Order: sequence, then structure tokens, then C-alpha cells
Amino acid sequence: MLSVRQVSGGYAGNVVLRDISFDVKKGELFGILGPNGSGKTTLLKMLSGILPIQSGEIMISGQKLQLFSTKQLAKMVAVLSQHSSQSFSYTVKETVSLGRYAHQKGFFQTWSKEDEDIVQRVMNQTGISSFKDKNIQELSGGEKQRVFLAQALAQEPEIFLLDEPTNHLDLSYQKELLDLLKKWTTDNKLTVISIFHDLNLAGLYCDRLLLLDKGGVNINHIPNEVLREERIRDVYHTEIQKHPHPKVACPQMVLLPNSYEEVKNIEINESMLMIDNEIIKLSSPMPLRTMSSGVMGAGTGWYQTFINRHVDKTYNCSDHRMEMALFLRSKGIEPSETVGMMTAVFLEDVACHLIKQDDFSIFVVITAGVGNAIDASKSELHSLELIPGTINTWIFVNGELTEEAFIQSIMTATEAKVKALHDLDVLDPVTGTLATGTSTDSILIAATQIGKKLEFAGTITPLGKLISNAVYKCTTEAIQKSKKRKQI
Ligand SMILES: Nc1ncnc2c1ncn2[C@@H]1O[C@H](COP(=O)(O)OP(=O)(O)OP(=O)(O)O)[C@@H](O)[C@H]1O
Repeated sequence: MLSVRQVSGGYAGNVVLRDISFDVKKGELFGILGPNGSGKTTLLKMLSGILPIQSGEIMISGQKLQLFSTKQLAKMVAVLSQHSSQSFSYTVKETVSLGRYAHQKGFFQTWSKEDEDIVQRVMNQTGISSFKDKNIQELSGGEKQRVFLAQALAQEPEIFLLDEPTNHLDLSYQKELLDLLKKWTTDNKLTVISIFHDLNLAGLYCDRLLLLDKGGVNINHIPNEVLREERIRDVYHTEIQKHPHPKVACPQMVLLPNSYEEVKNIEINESMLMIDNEIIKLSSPMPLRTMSSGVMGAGTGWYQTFINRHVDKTYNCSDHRMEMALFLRSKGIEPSETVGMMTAVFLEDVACHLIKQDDFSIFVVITAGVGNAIDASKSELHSLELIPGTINTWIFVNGELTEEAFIQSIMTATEAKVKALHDLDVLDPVTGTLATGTSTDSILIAATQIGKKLEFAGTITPLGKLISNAVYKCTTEAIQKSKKRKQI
């Protein structure tokens, strides 16, 4: 659809862009990124024909941009610039209707039913019909932005060029505008080329991204390749971290504020633990990064309070999450800031252990009942009935874990737990074979994310060795305590 070949140019005496080449396919949503002054707006001006290029070639549908007449270009290419809002004193509908100019035919240009229908439709789509008779000067920045968007859409262009279209728009209109553009690219094969400052919106909506740096192309690729931590850090000169979006397969970047570096080193240890008949509670002085399978706070997150709650063997509740949330609230604990687990084990039989290395440490807290023990290799022989007896494993790491290390910590802890069960000869009551766990075990890995960077947690790594050691010891001790209680 659009082809840019070795284009250079800028302003009198100031070459801003050098040797830019890229192609945009019909129906693509193509994002242009880059730091302030990298040449994004200059490039967009060149694509729209406002700014002549000094060398190279811009082709639209196989024809050189310079060979289009103004009217032909206006039919083909619509532009929503950053400064569209410096407007004349027209009503909203009049402003939108101006978008039809290039489509009007003959010397006495007449307003057709088609023109009217299109104007009505785009006003509905952009949510501006309700104030169509208002003077545009009376609108807010976001409302004006939507009016100019409607004007551009009324043009029914094949290519739509936008300079930071979400500027001035609140969260819901940002989403609506981009959803609408995306829909137009898929339904009507509209080609959208847009400048973005918000890397996350670009990552969410664009098919491809062009990253400009100091007037040149750094990369032109799919969002996942462009939005790489090292690349964005180098081009934007700022600390940033990449995360997967929780719902869709799109990259997201988060900024790291400077205050993040200033948090003092703290150690999660036994002094933060409180144990009574009802709960084991660990209150951290700051939120910890977690990965867990708790009833509350499952998955990944940041949590400050950790609860292991004793419930009766007969505990049965159709909505145990809701019941747990009510229970926590009754104790003055905020459920949204809490990782919560349940166990029928007597809480005084908990085993905990702090192990230190030179520059990091871990604190492990385990309760273990094995009435529900199961051999994972023969689990198909079990019915779904849940018998009380659960191993709840908490591992607090005073250090900074990578994503790999979080997952490896879970693997290492599980291996150490299985070995403890084997060495204690814990049997699956249904199969009579050695148990590998219980059917309701839960795990929590919680890290301060300050101090020593711990990249890996496999069994042979420094962190893995500590986890293996502490989990094996604590699981063994907790099972022995709970077995002893049963014998009494
Ligand atoms: N009209 C102009 N005349 C001369 N130089 C200009 C003009 N407009 C922009 N420039 C210069 O061209 C360079 C690129 O500007 P441009 O507006 O294209 O950057 P940008 O990437 O869009 O930046 P921003 O993110 O700040 O909008 C800058 O150094 C700027 O000072």
C-alpha cells in the first residue's frame, strides 16, 4: 500500500530523517515510535505530502506521492495531526462534513444522501452526535479530538495518518478510538499509520512498529521484537521492564521509578510471624513479589500479608474464596493485599527455618498433614473427594528473583517435598505406594526483589540449594509433628 524507499529530508538547513525505508501493507495498523525529536512528526508530514522529501521515494499504491493531485491525495489519505484542535468557528457537524470535501463532484458541489449518511455514521461511531450542533470552540480537548477523528473518517480514506491520536483522550476514549481504528483496519482494510508515545498502547494494538532513533530506523518489526527491554532502555535512556499482558498475547512495558532503588534492604524472618489457633500470619513491612497457588492472591502479584488459616476437617463451602475474604475482613486483614491458604493441620505444628548465604537468605514456613497423601503417578485411581491433609509451603526470598527463578523455586521446592515424603515413608492410602504430595498442596514464593539478583533456582544453584535444604527440613519436621499428634 505504502512504500518508503531511502527517504531523507527535514527542514531548511536541517536534515532530520536519513535513509528511511519501510513498507506498510493494506489493512495494517502500523505504529511509529521514538523519543522526542527523533523525527516521527517530520516523517508523518512527509507521508501526507505536506513536507517535501529531499531524496528517496514515497509510493502509494504503486504511484509516486508527488504525482497525486491535492484532491486525489485528500481522497486517499486522511490526517489527524496533533494540532488539529486549532479550529475555526464551525459547529461539530459542519466540521465533520468538511471531511466529505474531496468526494464532492462537479462545479456546483452538492451534498448527497451518501455524504449525509456517512457523516451521521462517523458521528455515531465517535460518540459526538449528542453535541453535533455545538460550536467546536466550546468543546473539551478530548471532544475536539473525536470531532477531528470523525472528520477524517468521513473522508473515507484508504490511508489514515495519525499523530498521537490518544493525546487528550481519557482512558475509555483511548480504548474506543483504538478499537475503532483496529475494526476499520480489519473490516474495511483501512491502512493506519500512527505515532504513539504510549508504548503499551502501541504494543496492544499495532501489527508492526517502526522505532525511530535520532532520525534513523532502529528497527521495523512486530511489537514483541521492537518492545525489548534492552532496546527501549537504549533508545529512550530510561529504566523499563517488559511484562506479558495478563489477558492478551501483547508485550507491555513498565517504568521503574527512582524511589524503587532507594528501598532499604529488609529481611523477612521469624520476627514477622504470628501464630495462634486460627491463623499463621506473616506481615511484611513492604509488598513482596509473589507467585502462589493460594485460595486468595493466586498467580503472580505483589502482596504484603500472608495467611495460613486453620479450618475444621469438615470445612465445606460452595464459595470458599468469598468465605475466606469475609473471614480475613473479620480479622481486619485486607483480602486484596493477602495471599491466603487453608489447612486442617493444627497450626502449632508449623515448621519454619531461616537460612542465610553471604548476600541473601530465605525463610521457609511449612504446615503439613498427610491424610490426603497421593502418589501422583497413580492419581487416576483416586476419586475427587477431598480428605483433609495438606502441605502448605511458603518460601520467602530476601533477594531479587527473575521470572525463571520464581518457577524454578517451585520445582526445587516440590522435589525437596517429595524426597521428604519418601524418606518418611508416607504412603498413598488408596494405592499403598509412596506418596509424592497431597492432592490439595499449596505453594507460595515471595521475594523482596531487592538486594542480590538471583537468576536461577534449580537444585544446584545457590538459591536452589537453600530452598532444597530448608523445604526438606521443614516438610520433614512438620510431618513428624503432625504424625506425633495423631499418635497421642
Ligand atoms: N518546522 C520545523 N523547522 C525546523 N526544524 C524542525 C521543525 N519541526 C521540527 N523540527 C526539528 O526536527 C526534529 C524532529 O522533530 P519532530 O517533530 O519530527 O520529532 P518527533 O519525533 O515528532 O518529536 P516529539 O515526540 O517531541 O513530537 C527536531 O529536532 C525538531 O527541532
